[in-house]
Amino acid sequence: MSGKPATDYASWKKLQEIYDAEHTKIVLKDLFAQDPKRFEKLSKNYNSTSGPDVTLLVDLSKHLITEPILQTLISLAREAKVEEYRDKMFAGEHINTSEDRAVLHVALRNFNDFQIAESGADEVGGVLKHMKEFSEAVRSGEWKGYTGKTINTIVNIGIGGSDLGPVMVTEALKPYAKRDLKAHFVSNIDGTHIAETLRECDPERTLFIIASKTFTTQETITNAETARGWFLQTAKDKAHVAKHFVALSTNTKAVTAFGIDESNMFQFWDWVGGRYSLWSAIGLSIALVIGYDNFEALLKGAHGMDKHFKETPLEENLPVLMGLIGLWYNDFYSAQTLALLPYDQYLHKFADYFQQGDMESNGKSVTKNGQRVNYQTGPIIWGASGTNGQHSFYQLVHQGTKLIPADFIAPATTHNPIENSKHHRILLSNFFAQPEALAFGKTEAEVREELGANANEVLVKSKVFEGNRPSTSIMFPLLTPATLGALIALYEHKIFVQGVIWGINSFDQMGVELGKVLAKKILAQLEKPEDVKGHDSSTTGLIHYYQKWRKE
Ligand SMILES: O=P(O)(O)OC[C@H]1O[C@@](O)(CO)[C@@H](O)[C@@H]1O
Repeated sequence: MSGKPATDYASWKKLQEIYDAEHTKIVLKDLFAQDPKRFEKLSKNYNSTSGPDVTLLVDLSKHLITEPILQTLISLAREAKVEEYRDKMFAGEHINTSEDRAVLHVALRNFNDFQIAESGADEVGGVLKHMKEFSEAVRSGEWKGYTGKTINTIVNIGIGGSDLGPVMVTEALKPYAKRDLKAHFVSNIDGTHIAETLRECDPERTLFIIASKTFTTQETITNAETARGWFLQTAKDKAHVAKHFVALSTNTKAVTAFGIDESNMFQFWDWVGGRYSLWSAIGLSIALVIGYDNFEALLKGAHGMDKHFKETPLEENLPVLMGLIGLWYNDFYSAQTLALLPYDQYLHKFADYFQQGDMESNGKSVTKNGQRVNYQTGPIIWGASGTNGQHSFYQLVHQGTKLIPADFIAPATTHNPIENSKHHRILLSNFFAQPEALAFGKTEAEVREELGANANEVLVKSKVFEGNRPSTSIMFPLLTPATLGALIALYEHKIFVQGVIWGINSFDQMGVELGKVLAKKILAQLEKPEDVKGHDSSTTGLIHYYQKWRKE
């Protein structure tokens, strides 16, 4: 992340020339007709070279790219020194320059493979051992509550990266879950979230996991205090807190001040970004739900992708290729968003997860040198599981006026082959058909032939599918912990590649601070109308409406 404006790169200028001269002539239907080997050339097979076997197929052939475009994109990555900055990351250099921190989520899943010299990196194994011992004690029933009963419910209290990763992974790996251990995730400060959750909990059998890197996040600390108060209403004695509350944090002082014993704290380090932290102690709820061995497989699957990213030439490097193609649409085709469309109900939180992962990393408008960018940076990430999205927003994706690059993701095999896999075959038929329809559409002539000679002209026009809408298709044999780990790491490194080229710091998050500060100021003014000072008429009016109509 040199901080150099991306538009200064010769390759960027070349891409702009190519786009200006050729983009109207890049037609997927023609590209496939001209080259019967297009799929063979542009679909990539990933096979892990370490840890559990993981294979992925990443089909990039339905993209609006030609060989010259791809080569120029790769030149851009080279010119932006993507490889050099990747190596700096893996080496533990402080590439998060605004916070003077390393960026080492790869160290959390390294298992002593790469040499990583950063304080704390050598403590990862110890924390994993503590997580293993603790999760096995809870799952086996060895860990008892204050009345001697086993734990049958865990409540993870955290928000953002202290919530979204555990939620997404425990949903995605539900087939591996211990079904008699209920997991709840409370994130929102809205009292409804914790109130509705506590209705499901037995204080004698519930373990609260307070997940917070800083241990200062208002929502999390407030929810944790409410949970503790609720627990003590029954347990009475504060000494019992130790058996029902653990903390995941970098802030030992704040954890012990809250009243959680240091021996019940699972530590991580400042070089773990919140949105990159599911591999750390923040993953304790994952280990509790799916078991430590499956959690370790998740880590090792990610490590396999780390090796691929670290060692593979740009031309075959999957995070690099996906990052470059995404940038081609974002910065030259003016696509504003990226749709993540997993055709697997277990991955229904995948887009939610990468809303933070991508948008909190690359939603920046100032380079590392403090220059305002004059080009687009991070895309808006959204999506839903298939086939649900087809009955919701696919109309716009197919026939709207916006270009929406989409990533389709699916397992060849389902964990639920019910009805002789009839459901899965129908699901996959849609997974295959949607990218085909997006890419190749339906011509006016085809519509006329369908509707007959006297077809209503308006109807004909309304039934045309312009096509030429690009997508990536990712497939794998089965959604296993290791496969999920590799898939998440693939997207993490894609985000890294784009941030380097845009010259931004993908690893701080200044943009989340102003709202928090203003909220704290308003919180102190909510009592009486005369307290409301220093705001515009809209904010003032809204607060007064609340003060007029609130019941509590
Ligand atoms: O884990 P914690 O420190 O409680 O932070 C929670 C989340 O809050 C942020 O918005 C930062 O304030 C995210 O970056 C982070 O994941």
